[in-house]
Amino acid sequence: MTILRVALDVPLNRYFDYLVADGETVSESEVGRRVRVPFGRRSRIGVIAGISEYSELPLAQLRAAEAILRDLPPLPADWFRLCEFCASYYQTSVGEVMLSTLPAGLRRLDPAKARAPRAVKKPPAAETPPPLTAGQEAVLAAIVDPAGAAGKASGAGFAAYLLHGITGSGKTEVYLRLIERALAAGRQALLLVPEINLTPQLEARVARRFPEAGLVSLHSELGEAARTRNFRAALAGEARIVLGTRLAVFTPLPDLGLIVVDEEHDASFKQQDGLRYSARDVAVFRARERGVPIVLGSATPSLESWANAVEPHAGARYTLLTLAERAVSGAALPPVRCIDTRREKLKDGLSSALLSAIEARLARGEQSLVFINRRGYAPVLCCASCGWVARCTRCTANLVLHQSDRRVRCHHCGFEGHVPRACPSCGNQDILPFGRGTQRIEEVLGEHFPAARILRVDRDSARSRKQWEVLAARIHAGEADILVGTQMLAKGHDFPKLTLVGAIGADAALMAADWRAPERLFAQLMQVAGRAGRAVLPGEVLIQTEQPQHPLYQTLARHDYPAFAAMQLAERAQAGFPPYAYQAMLRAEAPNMDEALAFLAKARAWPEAAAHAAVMLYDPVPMRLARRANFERAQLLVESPSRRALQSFLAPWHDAIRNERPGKRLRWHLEVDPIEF
Ligand SMILES: Nc1ncnc2c1ncn2[C@@H]1O[C@H](COP(=O)(O)OP(=O)(O)OP(=O)(O)O)[C@@H](O)[C@H]1O
Ligand SMILES: [Zn+2]
Repeated sequence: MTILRVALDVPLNRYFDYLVADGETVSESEVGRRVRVPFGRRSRIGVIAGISEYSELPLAQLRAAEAILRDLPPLPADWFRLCEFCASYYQTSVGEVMLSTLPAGLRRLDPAKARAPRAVKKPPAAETPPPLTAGQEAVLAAIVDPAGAAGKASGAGFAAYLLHGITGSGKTEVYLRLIERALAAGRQALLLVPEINLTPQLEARVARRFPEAGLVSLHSELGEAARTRNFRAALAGEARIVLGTRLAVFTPLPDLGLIVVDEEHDASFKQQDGLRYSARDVAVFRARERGVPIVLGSATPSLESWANAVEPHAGARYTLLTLAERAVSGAALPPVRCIDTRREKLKDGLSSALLSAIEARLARGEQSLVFINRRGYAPVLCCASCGWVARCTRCTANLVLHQSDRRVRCHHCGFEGHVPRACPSCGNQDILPFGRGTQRIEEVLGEHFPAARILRVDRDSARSRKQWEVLAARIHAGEADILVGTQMLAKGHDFPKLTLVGAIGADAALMAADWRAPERLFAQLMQVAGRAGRAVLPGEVLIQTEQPQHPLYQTLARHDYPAFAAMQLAERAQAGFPPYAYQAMLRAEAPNMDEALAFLAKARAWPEAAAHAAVMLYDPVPMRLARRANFERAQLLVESPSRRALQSFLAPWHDAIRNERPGKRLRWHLEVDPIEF
């Protein structure tokens, strides 16, 4: 009897047995195909994970599969291993990993009719690459050629590289040359980037360089049909280059020969809901498993990766490669200067030094960028007479004033409402905005420089990739004199006329309770500073701060990431934080806090925990944002100096929690390697 073992999108970590439909013959080669099966009272799409002669269940209990779908080549064996690894590492079911990482179009019972592929235009001639800089040459020489002998033997070509290249040092050119090698060796390349709507320039650049490689992109802004089509092209081996965001790490690639993770420190590689995985970490696993090289690139690597590259105890898992100079000859890193804001009364949040620096740029026809990592007009709306503050009724958070459309919004749950005309508590008409966001700075700059063209770039003004492309094109065309923006503006752009970057409100991150905040701040400031002076015009960076002596700003002013990283790692080692400890977080949400805490307390009291001496369970506590969208939230941190010890604790513990069957109104999840607290 032939039995199909089927992976289904259900939270049970096992495969499900089905009989083959009448009259069908099925061979091993069907493993990896999608299949429609009955499950409960409806049908579902699953993936055939194996074929067997036996089932542990009595045959009479098995139902027959409805149809095997043969519209795609079967998913390859290494894709199964990747999904199985993720299921076990991230404490979820293998079926959930497999099905949740397939494009929606391939999970549907009634797939939309595949349209005929668009007529392929004759590709233009490939653009010629620039001669390499000495730094680029050296880096490329140090990376094992996947086409070389070592790369060909399967499994033998794994090597992980951390490419630490300052902003504008030409990391992208290094990636392109590596891709070229992989293509020449007949292999596919996977290029992962943080957010695709910030990188249309990169996509265009890769396509221009390799017009014949059938480049496809995979990201969440693609429509269902396009995502399915691109996934299929990758699986069929027609697409030789895949460029995508975190979800693309699961793309099946039969000839995979190279993985590149650009801006590897970026938090958007971490999925924060559903399947909570780190695409960077999954990519490293995948490279090792497939025996191919992986390059993690950044101007400000994550401290985890940095430790892997520089700390002897980490066994120098990654090879460190450095690009220390800007690629464009004559372009240098801009001088960074702190402006001590304790010494002067700011004009609407802007120092006179910053204002006159902007004025000088306006006079010379150059661009300035004012970086403030807070969108909206003001983060606090407050009554001057009774002290009332506009708060979200569903979250423990203030409502943010958005002056451009006269609304208040909660940045956590999405609630929005009118700006009240008078204080709802005392009737006073005098309600005032406190603090500053991008909209307010835009307004203030407008008052100071009435003739300047000011462009605001944040998640409100660039909601979609299209909107962002329009804004970026305007900046390039020189249609803006002053840019005001959040971190959206920080990454990966070359704006040749941009010569001044001013950062305001950065100190907030120094005070934050989250111990990762300095790492993020340093990375953001380094990135945004890196936008200035990338071409021939020299740049300048001004940081407004009340703590000009702070080591973070001092190392930043010297462009000294290694010193900053060493300092942070020393602090982390002392506190026993990652990367010197491995963590998992159990979170619970319920209509009231007691329920959430009681659930976590019960999990903490798991009797077998005592057998795991190397694992430490902290007390359950309310989360910092203790209420979100009417749910009270609490968390329990689990920690161990050993990844393996943590893993062997988590699996049985997770099973025990699952068997608890908490009340219907309680939601919970377990996250491995959390990055937000
Ligand atoms: N070998 C080269 N010769 C001349 N120009 C180069 C060379 N390599 C790169 N460049 C140019 O240098 C600039 C910076 O390169 P690129 O964007 O790749 O840097 P990056 O390291 O990725 O920077 P960032 O991290 O800031 O995004 C680009 O304008 C690029 O065209
Ligand atoms: Zn809210």
